[in-house]
Amino acid sequence: MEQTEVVVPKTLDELIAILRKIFESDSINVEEVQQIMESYESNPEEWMKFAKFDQYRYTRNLVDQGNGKFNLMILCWGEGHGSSIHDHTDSHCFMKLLQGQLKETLFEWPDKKGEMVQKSQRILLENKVAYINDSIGLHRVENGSHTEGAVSLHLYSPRSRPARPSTRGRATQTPSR
Ligand SMILES: N[C@@H](CS(=O)O)C(=O)O
Ligand SMILES: [Fe+2]
Repeated sequence: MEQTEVVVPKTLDELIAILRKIFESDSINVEEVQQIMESYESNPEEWMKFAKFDQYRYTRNLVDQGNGKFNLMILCWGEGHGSSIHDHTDSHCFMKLLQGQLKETLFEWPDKKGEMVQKSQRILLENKVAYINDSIGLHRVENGSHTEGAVSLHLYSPRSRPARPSTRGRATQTPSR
């Protein structure tokens, strides 16, 4: 019987190469991307150079532009940092924990009165991968820890928010939502 080949990226560079291959195709399989990102075992030595923390808010640091098909970014969440409730402007969004833990709260799209209804909440542990798109809803992400930073790897496709040329010498960062 034929076995389905399971590719396990051994390094971050290998992961990027595999992702570039997958995203050559116009339709992607969400579970496949999720599984491959999950099977990369986080190695800080490989991603440390992208991990820049800020005292006041989470940072977004560009890792790879996926041959024009996706943006891969490393987000660094200081103690207590979080995003506000946001959508993902028609993009796939995969989020893998590289270090620490993050809390993800999912919301329905606001009703006519503009009220936000919470759908669910979960804690993402190291190496786990969450997925969201606009049909699932909106979310906010928080590092609830008062003692540890958290680092996550995000893949957005299509690249709805490309890295902007730096105006203040922070070439690898793009504005956050
Ligand atoms: N989507 C957010 C991070 S998160 O809260 O998923 C961003 O790119 O800034
Ligand atoms: Fe998000």
